[in-house]
Amino acid sequence: MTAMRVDAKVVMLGKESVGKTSLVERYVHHRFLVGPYQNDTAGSERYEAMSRIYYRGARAAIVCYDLTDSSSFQRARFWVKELQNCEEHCKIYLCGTKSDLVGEDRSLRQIDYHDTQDFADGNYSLAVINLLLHWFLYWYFTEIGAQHFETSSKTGNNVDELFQRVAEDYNSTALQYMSAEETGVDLGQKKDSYFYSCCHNN
Ligand SMILES: Nc1nc2c(ncn2[C@@H]2O[C@H](COP(=O)(O)OP(=O)(O)OP(=O)(O)O)[C@@H](O)[C@H]2O)c(=O)[nH]1
Repeated sequence: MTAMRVDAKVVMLGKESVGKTSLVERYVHHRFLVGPYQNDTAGSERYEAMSRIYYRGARAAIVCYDLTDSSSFQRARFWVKELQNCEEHCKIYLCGTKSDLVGEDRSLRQIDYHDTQDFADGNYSLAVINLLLHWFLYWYFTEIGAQHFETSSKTGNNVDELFQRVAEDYNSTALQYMSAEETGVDLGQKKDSYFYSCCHNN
């Protein structure tokens, strides 16, 4: 019996500058470039109609938010709702980005669901806020049935794990990441020669 190949469209969604392109760049080319990538769709909600075309038929979506920017998590929630409403078969992966920044300076973290360190520090008001946030995020992730990763494209932390999980979930050795322009990278067998285009989708 020959091996079965399963192709699936996987999209990257999230507020501008959360680090979507950097994630793909890290996974595919093992590199991190400081500074924003030049994506022609960057930073505008004008592209929302196009976004729908972008994620239509997606089997998996990596919804990114920046761990140092709480507004990006609000945006991630918007995308989750969109997907739930429009793409019921799309599996959702929530990805907190830039974990290296919060690793270097814990005070930068704005999205935190398991850090109870403030109890130990004796900062009770912060601890209560953290616990409420913890409870909310726990409920939220459970509610949407999403898998959750915290990654750093700078250090590479958890990036392979995220994409490998997506690939494994489809039990595939040749799962393709595809952009709006229908170019793709092979998540199961990453190679430097693959081309991709990452649509930012604010
Ligand atoms: N420290 C740190 N910076 C990051 C990380 N990922 C991305 N960045 C920086 O965040 C900025 C935005 O990264 P991009 O990958 O261009 O973000 P994007 O989501 O593709 O942005 P848009 O195209 O505007 O939607 C750049 O300056 C990156 O260098 C990370 O893991 N750690």
